[in-house]
Amino acid sequence: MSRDSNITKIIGEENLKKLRATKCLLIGAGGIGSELLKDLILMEFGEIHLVDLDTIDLSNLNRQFLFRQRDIKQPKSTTAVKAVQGFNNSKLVPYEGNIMDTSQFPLHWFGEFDIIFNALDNLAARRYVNKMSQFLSIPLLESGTSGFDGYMQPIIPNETECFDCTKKETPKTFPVCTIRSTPSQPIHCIVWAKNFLFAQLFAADVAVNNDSENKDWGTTDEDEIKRIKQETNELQELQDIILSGDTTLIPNIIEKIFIHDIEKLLRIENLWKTRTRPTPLNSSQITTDLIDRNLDLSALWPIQDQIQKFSSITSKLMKRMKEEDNHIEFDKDDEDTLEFVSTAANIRSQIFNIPLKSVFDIKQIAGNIIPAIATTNAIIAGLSSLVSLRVLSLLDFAKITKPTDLNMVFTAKASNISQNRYLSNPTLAKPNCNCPVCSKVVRGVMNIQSDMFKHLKLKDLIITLSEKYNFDTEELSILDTTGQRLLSDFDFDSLDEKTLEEIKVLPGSVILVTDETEDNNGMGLKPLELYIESRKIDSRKTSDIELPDIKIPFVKMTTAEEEHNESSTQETPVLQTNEVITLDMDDNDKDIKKRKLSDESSEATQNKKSKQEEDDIEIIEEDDIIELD
Ligand SMILES: Nc1ncnc2c1ncn2[C@@H]1O[C@H](COP(=O)(O)OP(=O)(O)OP(=O)(O)O)[C@@H](O)[C@H]1O
Ligand SMILES: [Zn+2]
Repeated sequence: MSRDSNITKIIGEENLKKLRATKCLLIGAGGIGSELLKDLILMEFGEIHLVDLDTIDLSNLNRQFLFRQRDIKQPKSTTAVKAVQGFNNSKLVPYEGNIMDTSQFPLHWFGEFDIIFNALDNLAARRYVNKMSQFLSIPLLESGTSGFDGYMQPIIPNETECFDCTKKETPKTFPVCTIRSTPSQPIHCIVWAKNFLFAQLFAADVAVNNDSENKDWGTTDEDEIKRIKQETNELQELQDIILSGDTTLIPNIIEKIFIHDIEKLLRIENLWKTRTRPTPLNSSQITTDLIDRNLDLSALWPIQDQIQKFSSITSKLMKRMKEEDNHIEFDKDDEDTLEFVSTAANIRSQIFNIPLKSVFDIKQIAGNIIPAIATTNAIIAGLSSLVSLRVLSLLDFAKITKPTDLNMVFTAKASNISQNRYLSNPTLAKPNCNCPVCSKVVRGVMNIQSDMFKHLKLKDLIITLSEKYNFDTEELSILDTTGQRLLSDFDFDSLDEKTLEEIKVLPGSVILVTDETEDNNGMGLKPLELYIESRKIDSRKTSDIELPDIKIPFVKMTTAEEEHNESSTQETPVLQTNEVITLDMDDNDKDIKKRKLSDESSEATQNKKSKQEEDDIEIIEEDDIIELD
């Protein structure tokens, strides 16, 4: 029987016609994405546009069945599309790029699609696409897996809860002092080697930030805090050695990190009252042998091999620094960076009497890998594609009367609903009225003539906005939510005379406009979130700035404190994403409101902030996020 007749039997001829006229966007060509691509093709979606930013890695081949050994290092999106040509009737359009790149994928580009499928592996991109789907009211099928766990959530903007309606759990973190001074588990040494040592030595743009007096060090011991700060400064000197490319200085690095620093720690008696004292390396253990030998990555190497490998791999990375613009990122699939982190962690473990680990084990921990299971990906992708037929109202026997009739799906462990079934499928909830993404704001698109970004001042924008929506300019605040910067408010108007280009309000930026005026009943205008698009020069248009015709509703205004209370009493999310590590959205939002953009120093302020976060929270940075597949 032909494929056609099967599908026609299920959805009927009329609906198949509609499906063939449907244009969908699939983001991610990894584990779930490969499966989804196959499913959507077999279902005969008219157009499938596939976006992925990455190239194929050896470790993808076990489950991303469209890829072969010969495809390693090739872009995922184009390779996936080539692989399915044999059984494809859909129009397939691959894109190599980051879905969050607003120049390659501006909002109006998203607007071409009838439905979006997320097959991503990180929260930042998931949140971004969720926001785009909200801006344009395009249904989104969100999905993720982690080992045997998985979920699939249809999101119908304005009707059902969005990805950000439920808080995701906050990550496990380690106090700075545990990582820097008193490790007691292999993970502490791995975090030290990866997030502290490797980042300081090879990520050259990581500026040293020592001035955060309010930092939570995890200790009040003045001597220890002083030591940690000094150690950071000295590491800057080690970075200089790395940048010099002089491999004869590698023994100095080893001596400093594994002997002198440990001796300094030993002098802080308080630390060792209840702990076993560390034993620094002996200087006779330091080697000048820089030959890179192949060792069994699954074996536990003796300490002398660890030191020799650390030396040879440091020498290799020093050479690479020159070729790679003085910046190397840790990547679990980059054997040099992995071996550096593994050997550094193991030498530190030895010093602190902690069991050593093989490179393979450390790869699992440092890459925060939860083994991906091909079958879970296939189940979740299958459900996502099948549910899309209901979302698009193409299943006559399973019609929905309202979007909340649709179901999401969890595997048993990901859900707290049912422990004794593999799958549970609750119907969708309404949007959470406290959700900062879908409920707290009114949304629209602002078009600005492309040549005007360098002429229009923030002041002009404020006037145009106020005229259009009757805002009180005295009470208006404008935030750039993309860069998380306050651009203007009643006691901060120093940027008002700057041009949009100067303050980096550009196509793809999203701004939040809030009129804080409240009437006697505590009512005021809902904040307005505007996506900025650039419009072609059009002499017929009278205005350089085109604002959407939206009626902004009058709502009860909440204070920041009330907002916090509301969000903290928010129901526990249905999805127990134990593996998902995310920053607390609401706290971030509060922070944004407090932070201002000083004229020239916007980027510096930004960098400092992110660095500070990096220091405070040892394992929170994008790379370290353990996410659903
Ligand atoms: N911002 C983004 N833009 C485009 N594609 C993205 C973006 N973020 C992630 N992706 C892609 O989403 C896919 C997710 O697939 P998957 O979870 O299987 O990850 P993977 O990197 O292939 O595997 P693993 O992380 O397990 O090694 C990846 O191919 C990744 O490149
Ligand atoms: Zn929401």
